[in-house]
Amino acid sequence: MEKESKNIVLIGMPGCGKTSIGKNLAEQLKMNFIDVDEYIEQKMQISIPEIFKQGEEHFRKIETRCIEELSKLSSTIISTGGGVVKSPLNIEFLKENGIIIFINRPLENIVNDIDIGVRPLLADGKEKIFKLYQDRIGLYNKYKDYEIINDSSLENVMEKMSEISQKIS
Ligand SMILES: Nc1ncnc2c1ncn2[C@@H]1O[C@H](COP(=O)(O)OP(=O)(O)OP(=O)(O)O)[C@@H](O)[C@H]1O
Ligand SMILES: O=C(O)C1=C[C@@H](O)[C@@H](O)[C@H](O)C1
Ligand SMILES: [Mg+2]
Repeated sequence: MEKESKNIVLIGMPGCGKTSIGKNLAEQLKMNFIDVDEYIEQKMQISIPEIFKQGEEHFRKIETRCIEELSKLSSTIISTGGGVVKSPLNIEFLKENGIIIFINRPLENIVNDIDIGVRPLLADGKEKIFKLYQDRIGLYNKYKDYEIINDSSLENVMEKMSEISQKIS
């Protein structure tokens, strides 16, 4: 049986590359991959925009409950929602058995790619991402164990990522 390892938790702004990088890394390291937003939607049997209709606070409570459950896993790449850093309790759970990697991608690149249709917090326009970044950058920096700059090809970024994963394992 494979030895169990710590989780690798990816944090960062919406559209920063958590899923693309995380799935790639999971394949490389033969780890499992889970996306917190997808887990929430499956568990609640309702979409995230629908959950947000009852308010952000309602969503955050569900998010924290799901994070608590997922933090009990091991050998898993956990791709989080962009707002996971808003609750210190989320981070406490995630750090119990996880190393946190902050994926930092230039906002201009994010804005070019992002689909705001499925993002309640950006419903007023993509520009809101600049304000979100200002609000959150301090938290991403505070909670990260490592940081990766996603500003080149995915292939290139995966090389930087494997330098980090070698340090972790
Ligand atoms: N280095 C890169 N080069 C080219 N495209 C990229 C790169 N990084 C991310 N992308 C693209 O940006 C978009 C967002 O990436 P991805 O879905 O991986 O981000 P995310 O952080 O998981 O977003 P979400 O907030 O939706 O979970 C995707 O279309 C992805 O292909
Ligand atoms: O940045 C955020 O606060 C969010 C990001 C998404 O992944 C979802 O978790 C949700 O839409 C909230
Ligand atoms: Mg994703």
